[in-house]
Amino acid sequence: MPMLLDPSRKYKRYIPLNLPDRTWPSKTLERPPIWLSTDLRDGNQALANPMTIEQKWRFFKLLVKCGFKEIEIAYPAASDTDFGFVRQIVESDEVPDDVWLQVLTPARADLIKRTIDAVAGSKKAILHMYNATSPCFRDVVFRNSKEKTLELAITHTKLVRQLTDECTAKYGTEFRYEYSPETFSQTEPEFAIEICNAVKEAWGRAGPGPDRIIFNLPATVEIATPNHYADQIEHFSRNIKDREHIIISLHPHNDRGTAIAAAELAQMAGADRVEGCVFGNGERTGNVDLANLAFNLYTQGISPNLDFSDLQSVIDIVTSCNDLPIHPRHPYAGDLVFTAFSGSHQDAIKKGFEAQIQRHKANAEKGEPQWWDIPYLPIDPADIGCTYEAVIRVNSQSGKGGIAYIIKQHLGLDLPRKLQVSFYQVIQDIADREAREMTHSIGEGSNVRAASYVELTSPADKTKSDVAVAGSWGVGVDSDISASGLRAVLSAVCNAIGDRPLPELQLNIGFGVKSTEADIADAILHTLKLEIPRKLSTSFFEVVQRAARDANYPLALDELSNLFARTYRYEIPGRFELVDFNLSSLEDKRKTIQANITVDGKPRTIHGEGNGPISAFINALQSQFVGEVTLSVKEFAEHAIGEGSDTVAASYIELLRVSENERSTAWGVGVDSDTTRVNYKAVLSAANSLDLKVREA
Ligand SMILES: CC(=O)SCCNC(=O)CCNC(=O)[C@H](O)C(C)(C)COP(=O)(O)OP(=O)(O)OC[C@H]1O[C@@H](n2cnc3c(N)ncnc32)[C@H](O)[C@@H]1OP(=O)(O)O
Ligand SMILES: CC(C)C(=O)C(=O)O
Ligand SMILES: [Mg+2]
Repeated sequence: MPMLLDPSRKYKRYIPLNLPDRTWPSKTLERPPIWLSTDLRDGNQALANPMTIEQKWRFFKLLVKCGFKEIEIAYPAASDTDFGFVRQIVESDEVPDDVWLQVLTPARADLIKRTIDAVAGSKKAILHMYNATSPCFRDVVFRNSKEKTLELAITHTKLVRQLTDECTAKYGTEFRYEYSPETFSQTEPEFAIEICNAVKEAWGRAGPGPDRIIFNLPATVEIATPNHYADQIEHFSRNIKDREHIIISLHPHNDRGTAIAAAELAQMAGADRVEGCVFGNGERTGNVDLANLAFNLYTQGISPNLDFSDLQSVIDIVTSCNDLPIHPRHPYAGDLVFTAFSGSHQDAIKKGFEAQIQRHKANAEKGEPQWWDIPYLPIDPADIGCTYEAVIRVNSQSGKGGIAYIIKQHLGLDLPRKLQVSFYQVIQDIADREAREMTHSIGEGSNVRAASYVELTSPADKTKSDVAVAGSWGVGVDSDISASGLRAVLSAVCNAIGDRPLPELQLNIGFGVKSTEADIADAILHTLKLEIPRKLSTSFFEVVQRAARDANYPLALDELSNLFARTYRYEIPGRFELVDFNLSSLEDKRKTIQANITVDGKPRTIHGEGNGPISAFINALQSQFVGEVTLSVKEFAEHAIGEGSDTVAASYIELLRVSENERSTAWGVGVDSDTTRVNYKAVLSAANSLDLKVREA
């Protein structure tokens, strides 16, 4: 990468701590930390438009609901809004007895006083005071020596002690004290320890248990690798006096993008508590993301003591309060984090789910835990309120495994491998041609709607109809995928008509391949008030048919299922339909069959004989075609769908047709409760796709 300048002459390296006997690298996280949310303070101060009181309330209630027991609710001296919000909370009955309200103040007498006035009367409050301690801040911001910095902290800690004692005496508020040597990670380690020891002495009340003082050690700006922060925390933890009288709190910012790692390693190094924001809002690149940390613990089998199980509601509230979006690839919370587009990932996930079902069954029988172990999915989406819908989405990078997964999810069909390959080609063609993901979804949750885009490709016969529609594009949106397709077609027609205003579409019905010409003519009359001439309605009918059949708009999951059904004539009536049959065994175990079928709607009885039920049926069927046609089964697979009395069978047959100069194959799919009938349905479904000329009856 070309460098504009030599960074070694501009940026100083951090000075590593000499801690060769560090112990944290061989530790693991065993329990959740004490959590403090500073969304309403550090998060809020970083917003272009700080939250309104109403937004702060909404956020506060969310934090309580998620299980936070310590919440930094404001910097009360900052503004009347912040002060007023604290007063509202204190005077409300919305604070559970076990929740501590934390408030931040600088080491300035007037602001300390105002801060304590804000929380006076609350049940439980943590008074949090900070002053920066690093050389840069001492020299540049405060123009203070080390001694003056110590004195600032000591004097104001004593003031906090005096004023909080008075407040307790007057209003009964129970106080704890938190001190932050701001810019801790850039402060000389020995000086940070010295100032904290001095603050503890000035506070005078620290002891074990509930009297513990909180030393919050911020990486105010993240300037080093996360192992360095962990070293600093281990060094502090080892050398601070009366360690058992102290809660060591972390406050990592994310300037280098490693706040999560810093927080995790520093907990391994001995920290007890973490301050941060849900989804990592905060100054510059943010505070450490508490939801991310909580989920990381959860996926290690450690309950984080925070409940983000209804993650979508949490996202909705946090984004509406911060007025900041969540990146689609944000850990755990992003829209795309459970979605696999690529074929090899989809294949592995599909196999993972199949194997897991079997494994869990066996585990359940043995009374063993049902471990989650799915390739590419570190957490079960269901645990955070997501469905598996989004896990696999299809585009041109997708493979047969992912497509088969979707068919299984939607139709319950376990496609045999060769059929997966065959259907994959169909999907690839469309995805490549459309050059976009085949999805329909717009909106979220119950508001999801389908978007359809249609280009009318069939020119109406200008000499015979009033309106030319070819080449016109239309867009349709509806909660029903079929209706959205028709809306798009109607909108395209309106665009083609041009000189008439585009009327509001109020179509409430789904149209697709099964719609009749009369239905569509009625719909046009109903929505557009156009009584289209008969010839146009015939032409338009074909356009609607083609639009539905070609899926000339993004395909959704259910569209994909529809496409499957269309391609393999699954449950779609074809030329050949089975009515009933009579199968019997001959002496040599061969089978003989008499079957009643319909050919193009007309009844016909066929007879045949073969080694088994399928070959007997095929033998009967092939006699119905003109010329020397031989049909045989090239591929065959079957399985059950459902359990107990609801079980039905699915059959997949690839039929090979050989005639004088021609060989062709087609897949057919059948589903039926009868295990013989299902195969005949599959044979006829395949025969429907072969171009066969039928003998006169
Ligand atoms: C890393 C962090 O997130 S720290 C928290 C930061 N959050 C905020 O600042 C949000 C709220 N802040 C505010 O609304 C305002 O800054 C106020 C109301 C607190 C103070 O406003 P002002 O009195 O106008 O002062 P200003 O913001 O310019 O503060 C700078 C002064 O405070 C001093 N100061 C800064 N931090 C501290 C501190 N922790 N303790 C004592 N003095 C401090 C500075 O040295 C400077 O003093 P000077 O005026 O003698 O040079
Ligand atoms: C006030 C302190 C704790 C702070 O926000 C920081 O140092 O980042
Ligand atoms: Mg901060």
